[in-house]
Amino acid sequence: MNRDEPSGPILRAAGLVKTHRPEGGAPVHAVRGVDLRIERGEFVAVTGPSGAGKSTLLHLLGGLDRPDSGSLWIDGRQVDSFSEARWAVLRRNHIGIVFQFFNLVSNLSVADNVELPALLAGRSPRQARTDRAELLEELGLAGKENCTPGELSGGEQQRVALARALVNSPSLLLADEPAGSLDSKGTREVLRLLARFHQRGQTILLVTHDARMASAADRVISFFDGQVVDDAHLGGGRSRPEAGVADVLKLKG
Ligand SMILES: Nc1ncnc2c1ncn2[C@@H]1O[C@H](COP(=O)(O)OP(=O)(O)OP(=O)(O)O)[C@@H](O)[C@H]1O
Repeated sequence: MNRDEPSGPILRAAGLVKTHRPEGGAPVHAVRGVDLRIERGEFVAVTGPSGAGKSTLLHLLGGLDRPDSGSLWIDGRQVDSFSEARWAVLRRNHIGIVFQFFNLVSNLSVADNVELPALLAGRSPRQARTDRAELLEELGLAGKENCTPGELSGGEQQRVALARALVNSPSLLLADEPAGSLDSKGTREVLRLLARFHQRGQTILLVTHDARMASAADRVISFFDGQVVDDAHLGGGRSRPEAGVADVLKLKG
């Protein structure tokens, strides 16, 4: 039987469960039976208080951690039984991830940080250079190619991380508190960029404890104590995605 889904949502999860078992400590039931369906082109925020299990969920969806039980389909493939190696290939080609603390390679230049995933995906050095140059230009980082991450501001580093996540044109972008360590200017930049890529059809799943940031998305999933407690489609396929961002930017000052 073919257990893959050839078409349909970009992501589907059924009954995902994850319990952390810290050595010497009590088990933590971080994700307690999550069903989720994300359609292509959606901009979804998962929000909830600290400790609700949002990051654990994102790690499960990106294959950075494994569920104890449950099923997961990404882009039509059933992936919950994937090996590390297959997950690595899936992430390289289909899933971009940005984190709160950027996770750039500190001793590589900006250009190399962005080109590396393209080269690993099998793109020619020339194509990788072209794609990197286009993205850095678009993200306002032209001229910073030879800097190392430590020479950039937090906002610039997060834009490099975004370029790295997007260089292989992933079907799905996962963002875990991408503005969590940025000031309000950096937050605005990240929100604008997410909105811009979303308008072009990029599917985005944003994890944030910040309800104002979450309202930039067109669907907000509230997470509490390891479970989905609300799933709100804002504006029913908002015709102007920028409207949500504009509201947030006003609030952010
Ligand atoms: N590797 C781990 N080992 C043990 N416990 C963990 C681990 N990772 C997370 N936890 C615990 O699981 C629960 C959920 O954590 P998680 O980071 O997923 O929540 P969160 O909603 O993302 O919180 P925050 O907004 O503070 O990042 C918390 O109680 C946390 O302490």
